[in-house]
Amino acid sequence: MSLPISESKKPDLDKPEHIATFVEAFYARLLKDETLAPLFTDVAAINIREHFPRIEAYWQKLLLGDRQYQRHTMNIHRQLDAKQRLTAENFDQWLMYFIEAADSGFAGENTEKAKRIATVIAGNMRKSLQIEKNSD
Ligand code: HEM
Repeated sequence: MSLPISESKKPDLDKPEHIATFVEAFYARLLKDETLAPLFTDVAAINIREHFPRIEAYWQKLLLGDRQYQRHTMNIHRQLDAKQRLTAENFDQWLMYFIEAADSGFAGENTEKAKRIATVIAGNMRKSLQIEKNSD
């Protein structure tokens, strides 16, 4: 079955440039959220100019097979959770913005793969941090 025209015109997450545009759209949503934004800006106090290339490299690894990203993402979130306990709601919101940012600008095989991977990793991360449903 063919995709509707508007969907078929959207780019897929199949090139570093498209992944970069996606990361910007995703973080525009995250950083507008009253609950999630302070985790980035105050709790982790990240420098966004250093952070973006890392997030891009991460998704380039998962979607394009690029090997540049070699950091331990789980440990980084473990440290974050130790500073401020992450909640089930944080994960639900994070994933909702990811899926919204993906669907609003992108379509295709890699876009579907990105959403599947994000869902699985968010679930695993949550389990590993022992965050129960409705814990907040
Ligand atoms: C409740 C959900 C989440 C929140 C609030 C969150 C928040 C954050 C924050 C604040 C950082 C910066 C940490 C630091 O540099 O000290 C970060 C880094 C990162 N996050 Fe998340 N995150 C969440 C879930 C996820 C998930 C599910 C994934 C993967 C699918 C992910 C992928 C990453 C990556 C790749 C980095 C960069 C790590 C690096 O510096 O190499 N995050 N996250």
